[in-house]
Order: sequence, then structure tokens, then C-alpha cells
Amino acid sequence: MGKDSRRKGIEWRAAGWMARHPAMTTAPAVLGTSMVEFGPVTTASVLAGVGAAGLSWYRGHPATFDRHAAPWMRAFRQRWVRYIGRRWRGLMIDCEFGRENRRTGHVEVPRLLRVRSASPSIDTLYIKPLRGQSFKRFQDAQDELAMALRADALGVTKVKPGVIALTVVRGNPFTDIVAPAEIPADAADVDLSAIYMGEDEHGNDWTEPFIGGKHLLVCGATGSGKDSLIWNPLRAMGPAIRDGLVQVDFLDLKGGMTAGSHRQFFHRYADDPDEGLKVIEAFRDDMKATQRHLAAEGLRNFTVSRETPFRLLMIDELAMMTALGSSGTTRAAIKLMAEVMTQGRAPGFGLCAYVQEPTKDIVPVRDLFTGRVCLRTTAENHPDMVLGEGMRQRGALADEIPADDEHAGIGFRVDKYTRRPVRVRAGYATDEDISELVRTCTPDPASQSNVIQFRRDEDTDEDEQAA
Ligand SMILES: Nc1ncnc2c1ncn2[C@@H]1O[C@H](COP(=O)(O)OP(=O)(O)OP(=O)(O)O)[C@@H](O)[C@H]1O
Repeated sequence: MGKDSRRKGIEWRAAGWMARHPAMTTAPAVLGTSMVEFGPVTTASVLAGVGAAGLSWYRGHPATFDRHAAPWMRAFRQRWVRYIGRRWRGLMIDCEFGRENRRTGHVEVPRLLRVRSASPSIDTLYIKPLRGQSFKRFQDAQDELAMALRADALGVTKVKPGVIALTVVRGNPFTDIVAPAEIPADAADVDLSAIYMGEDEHGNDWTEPFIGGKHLLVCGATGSGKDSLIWNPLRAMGPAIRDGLVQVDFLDLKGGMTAGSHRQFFHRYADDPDEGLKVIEAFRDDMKATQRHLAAEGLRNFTVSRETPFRLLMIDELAMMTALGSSGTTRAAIKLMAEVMTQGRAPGFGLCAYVQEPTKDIVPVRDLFTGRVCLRTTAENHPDMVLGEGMRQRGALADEIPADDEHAGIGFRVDKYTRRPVRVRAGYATDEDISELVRTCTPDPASQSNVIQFRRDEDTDEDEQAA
């Protein structure tokens, strides 16, 4: 046999392993050097100091620890416990990804390059297939891989030539229904920069900002729980709506099924696309009037008040307005929405849209939505369309969420600091919770007309001057 028939020597393989895992190699070296140079007491004190700092971070600021340190520590633990060399090798061989090298007789398996752990229940494994193993082969073996990895859901994504990501989701962190948003006692308790939507998988409150140019897009297949993300924010803003500090216009384009019996709760309400267009147009006109008012007062930003309330336009079943209506209506609606979303921040005008399919023809202004939530979807490419490129690979397997009540209201959002997908569940607002909101927080129509009075006067003055 020639020289190719032998495997590389163990010292060369060890050197290769050390080069691929520099942190694992340098840590003992640094520790040893420190022991020799500074002595065991100093080294132990430094280690104890680092440990104490980590512990006080863990206990003192759980939110930042969970966001920044925990994923890194989890990934490290998973890599060196769950997916450690021999186990990984066994798993690949069991799923028939091992291959005997005919020259050396050694069984080779795809190499595990990196483990990332976006949350306690989501791992992404980056692997380098053996030469000749195709992406399709991994796709075809999805069920076997899921069983071997004990995954509830598994996604296979091509990252770049020669690298494949296996996204592994285990368990359902939401075993219980999440309570809906409390209706605050007073408008002063409403914080429009952190409106309660539900919980994240760490058990923390999940909030979304509504002011500051935030426009929310919620995507989810039929029955995924989109209604919860309509009624939770409204409950969380309830007293501010009652007191005229927030005004909500609502397009109920599923024929009035969502809020038809509560239309008095809204400032403007429409349940068909033609009427809907008039509401969007009036919303845009109000925005223009507020811009003129603020400019006349020398103000660059609105402050929430009865004179300049925060204005919210909610569109349930956006497709009816942007794709399924007559072409004149859809074109006009898209243009008006774009105008509101690009100019609404300073005068305090926000938009929330709810949609089943996030494709470009249905949500042509997708990039203008600054907040995104992806509930259960029907297609593999929807999570990336909603949350951004690569988010499914990083864990947002929204298309793998089972279509049953146990999983309704569950979805993904992206953490704005780490750009990692986070599993969330919306608080579940029952019919009684909705009735409670409408009963206690419907604004008095007389006080509402006072709120927008100044704009009508200004418009009239301007019209008269123009005449
Ligand atoms: N947050 C939630 N927690 C638990 N269950 C929920 C939640 N939201 C909804 N559900 C359950 O899922 C069912 C469907 O929810 P919902 O009506 O909100 O779906 P949807 O996405 O609006 O669907 P469609 O687009 O067909 O109207 C509800 O009747 C309820 O049983």
C-alpha cells in the first residue's frame, strides 16, 4: 500500500484539532502560565473574581445576562456535552452520513463546525458535509436527524457552499396559556414605548414599542393567534384610549369578524376595502394636519396629549387592502401607507398590519415595518420574509409550529440587540377580556370630537386663506 493508505498521525490530528479550537487550547496554557508566573493564590483569586463578577451580573441584571452571556455559555455547554466528538460521530453514522475512507479504512463523518444556541430550546448546528454529500441528502434525512437529535422540529438550511445549518428546536416552553395584558388603572400608567404583548420563552414580559416611528407587522396563518396581538396592545393602552390620548382607527377587512361588534371603541372603523381606503386617507390627512400644527408651533416632535394624541391605524387582513381589492384601491392604499410609515414618527402616527402571507405582492412596503412578529406560517420561506434573512436558520422555525390550540399565539420576534430570534407567546385575550376593554375604555364621543378640533379649525383657516 502507498503512503495514502495510512491515516494521519495522532500528533497531526491533535494539532489540527487545536488549530480548530483555539479557545480550548489557549485556556489551559494561559492558566498554566499564570500559575507559574503569578502563583496559585493570585490565579485562584483572579478566577474567583471573574466568577463573582459573572454571578453578580447573572443576579443583578438578568435581562442583559440572558441576552448576551447565556447564549454563549449555552452554546459552549451544548458543544462540549451534547454534541461532543464521539456522540456526534455516532449520531452521524446512525443517520447514515458516515463513510469509510477506502484508502485508510477510517469512517469519516460530516464535521461539526460551530454550535449556536439562541435560546434554551433552540440550537443551530453548522456542519461541513463530506465531499459528495448534497444539501438535498440532508433535507431528505430530516426526519431521521430530528429523531436522532430528539428534536421536536428540525430545519435544514444551506448557509454557503460547503456549510449546512441544522436548526434544532426542542420542547414547547409555553405549556400554559399566557394571561392577557392588564388594563392599567390610569392613563399615566400606559407606557407607549413598551406595550405588553405576552411572554418570551424565558418567562419575561414581551413588550413592543408603539411610538418613535414603530410600525408593527404580524404574520400568521389562519388560526395562528393574530387576534391576540390586536387586543393585547389595545388593553395595555386602554385608559389612554378612553382619555383621548390615543386614538385607534381599525380596518376589519375579514368582513367585520374581528371587531364588528365593538366598532364604537374605535375612532374610525371600516370593514370593506373601499371604506378602508377612506379611513387610511383620513388618517394620512390627520397626519399632515398634525405636521402643520407642530411646524406652526416650532415643534419637531409630538408629545402625547389630548391635542396631539398618539394615532394608531390597525389593519386586520392587510391582503384585502394591498392585493385583493380593485387595482385603483390597492395602489392608493399602498401609497398612503408608505406615506404614513415614512413620516409618522414625529407627528405620532403608527401602523400595525396583520397578514397571513408576507409575500412582496401582499406586503409591498414590508421594509417600512420596523417591528415584526412571525406566528405559525404555512411556508418555509415566510419566517425570513417577515423577520429578515437568515432568521429561520438561526432558529425561527415558524413553519414547523404545529397547527393546534396548544401552540396558538406562539411565534418569533427578533431581539433588537443580539439579532437572535426569540420564541414568544401572545397573551390570550378572551371574548370577556375584549368586552371588559370595550366596556371600560370606550372613549366618550363628545370628548373625541374636542380632541381633533384644532386641526379642523386650522384646515378651515387655510382653506379660507387659499380661497
Ligand atoms: N395567545 C393565545 N394563546 C392560546 N390560544 C390562543 C391564543 N390566541 C389564539 N388562541 C386560540 O387560537 C384560535 C385562533 O386564534 P385567532 O382567531 O386569533 O387566529 P387568527 O390568526 O386571527 O386566525 P384568522 O386569520 O383565521 O382569523 C382561538 O380561537 C384560540 O382558541
